[in-house]
Amino acid sequence: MSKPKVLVNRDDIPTAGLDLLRTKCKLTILPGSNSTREEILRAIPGHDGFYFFGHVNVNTDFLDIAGPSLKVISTISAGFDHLDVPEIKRRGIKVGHTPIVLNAAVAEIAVMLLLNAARRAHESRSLLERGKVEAKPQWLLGQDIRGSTVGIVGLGMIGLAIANRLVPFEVGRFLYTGHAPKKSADEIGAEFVSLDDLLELSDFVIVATPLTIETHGLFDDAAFDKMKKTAVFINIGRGAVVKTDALLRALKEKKIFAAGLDVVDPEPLPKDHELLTLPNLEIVPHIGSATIKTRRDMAIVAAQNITNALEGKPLVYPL
Ligand SMILES: O=CC(=O)O
Repeated sequence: MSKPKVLVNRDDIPTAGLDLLRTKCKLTILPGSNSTREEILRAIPGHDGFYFFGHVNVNTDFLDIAGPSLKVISTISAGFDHLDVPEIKRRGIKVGHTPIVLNAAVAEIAVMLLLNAARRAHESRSLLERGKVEAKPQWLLGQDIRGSTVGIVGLGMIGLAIANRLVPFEVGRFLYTGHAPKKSADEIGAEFVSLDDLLELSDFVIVATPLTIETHGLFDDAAFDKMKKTAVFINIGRGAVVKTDALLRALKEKKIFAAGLDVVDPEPLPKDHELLTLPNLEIVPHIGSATIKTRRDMAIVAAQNITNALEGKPLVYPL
């Protein structure tokens, strides 16, 4: 029997994932890392699986063009806001993603951003490079984590991983908000509160929620207005949870102390965007899961999603 055919959208995916897929499938790998949607759509008909990295929007149009051979897709990401999951499933196509294996790496980036934003790392470095160091007792003062209130918007596994990593910094109190209280919050003694209370009370506000209809644009001017002037805002969830213009105003007008972003809307942020001129913004270009081990693990898990489905077994992480 011939091997099932799987389309891969780029040739720079960690080889461990591609090698695993090759043991059971015949791969069509699109060359380079910049295949356009049109190129993907031209290639997909006749394939049983689609294995991909990046925000390929798998929606009705995509599925119509892919045709009836498509049985499984797996994104090499935890987030799945680029997938029309109900429509994919309605067509009997299996769909997987790669959560859990990236929790630690994303939590580490969150802690890095939080420390850097609280202690003005970007601003300090920039002053140093410009020869503007001043040995004054009240220069470049930052915010303490010790004794602070940390509010987490979306206490899922990543939110919890971040909180656990902050415990040794002697956080005073953890708050969280979301749909409903969670048993796992007991692990860190976190208190369930409304979003408004969290915004008003927190010294650090950490967004670790996925992008959904409910969270889209959640952080607007009104949200930043409720936060403390000394608050540090961190987003490692999805950029569109925050209205970028509102965040820009909050940072420029010092409504909050600083922000740390792994994600932003749009991505990539244009290099001449005003956000990049602000001293009180720490920003990295969506590299939360970008460690050698994590990206390898993600590639492997996504490959297992595909091979399992094609063998009629449950996916490792189905949606
Ligand atoms: O943002 C990263 C992911 O969703 O994997």
